[in-house]
Amino acid sequence: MEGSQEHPLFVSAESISDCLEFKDLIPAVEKGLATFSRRSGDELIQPLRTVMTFPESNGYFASMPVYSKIDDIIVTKMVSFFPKNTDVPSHNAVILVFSTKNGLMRAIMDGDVITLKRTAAASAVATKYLTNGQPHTLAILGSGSQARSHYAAISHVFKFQQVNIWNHRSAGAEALAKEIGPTAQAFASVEDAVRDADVIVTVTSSDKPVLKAEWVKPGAHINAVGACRPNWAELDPQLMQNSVVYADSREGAMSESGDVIMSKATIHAEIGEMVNDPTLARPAETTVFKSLGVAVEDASAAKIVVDKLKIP
Ligand SMILES: NC(=O)C1=CN([C@@H]2O[C@H](COP(=O)(O)OP(=O)(O)OC[C@H]3O[C@@H](n4cnc5c(N)ncnc54)[C@H](O)[C@@H]3O)[C@@H](O)[C@H]2O)C=CC1
Ligand SMILES: O=C(O)C1=NCCCC1
Repeated sequence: MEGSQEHPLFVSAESISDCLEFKDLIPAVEKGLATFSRRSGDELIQPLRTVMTFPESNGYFASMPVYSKIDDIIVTKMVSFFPKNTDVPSHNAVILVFSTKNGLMRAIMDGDVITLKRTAAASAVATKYLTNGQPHTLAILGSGSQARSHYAAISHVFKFQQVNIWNHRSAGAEALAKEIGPTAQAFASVEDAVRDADVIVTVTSSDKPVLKAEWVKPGAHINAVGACRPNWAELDPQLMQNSVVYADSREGAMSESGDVIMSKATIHAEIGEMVNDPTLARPAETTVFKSLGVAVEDASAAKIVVDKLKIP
């Protein structure tokens, strides 16, 4: 169906996959995070997302609105996360795009591909600023959808000689290692997977720490992507205390990140603050990007799709 004033255009996952490339998305997310961190009300409006949780299923549902003046776009993402799902994906999302001129809905977009790619793009931005020199080894903890998108995005920025994969169910790690190819190897223990890693990505659905401070090489950079609840953690508190910690949103981290809240770690800077002032980067130290996800990342991705598909 063609988009028009009366009917929003539906944009499928396949269409989004075709037009959303990391060469465009990584700089767009970098710019969006920098805009957000300037907290200039007439550039961007992004309230803290509304989250509902469902203890019995350990489910989560969030509504994430944002207005971007520079992109001339109003976006709301709605996303569910049910980690116990087995026969269906754990995450399901939709992205609604509205006109800034008259409020009409311009598009209804699949939100799953956008979530996968923009989350990985944000980690790629952090890794670009916080990795010391040319990294040799990448370790990925978790072998789900975000593990795959993170490998693709970070490999767009750096070419790794070695990719180490761990998963709490080893078959997942073996499958992802096989997909990646000869540079990749599955490991039975987290300790062995991360021992030599210059960059570590944690993309599990664990609510308890999987990565311990004593296993991490000094100076490594960690993209901590999971644990989106105030009582969940992927990293042990000592690792958070030992590291220079970055967040996508200070408010988001203080509201939702058990890794930050339970460790009482200090947030050194937002990624966007670091983009605006690169002297905030500490690549020689052990660094953690605590990623929770912010709507401006979704808007940056949606803008690329709107422009490429010429959505009215
Ligand atoms: N920061 C952000 O912007 C976003 C964060 N996420 C988070 O990233 C994480 C991964 O997401 P997806 O890859 O889409 O999920 P997924 O369901 O595709 O993969 C989850 C992975 O975690 C593993 N896992 C599950 N339970 C575990 C446990 N108890 N201990 C260790 N590993 C376990 C699974 O085997 C699988 O490899 C989730 O926590 C999700 O909420 C997801 C989207 C955006
Ligand atoms: O930003 C997002 O999208 C999500 N963040 C936390 C986990 C669910 C999806």
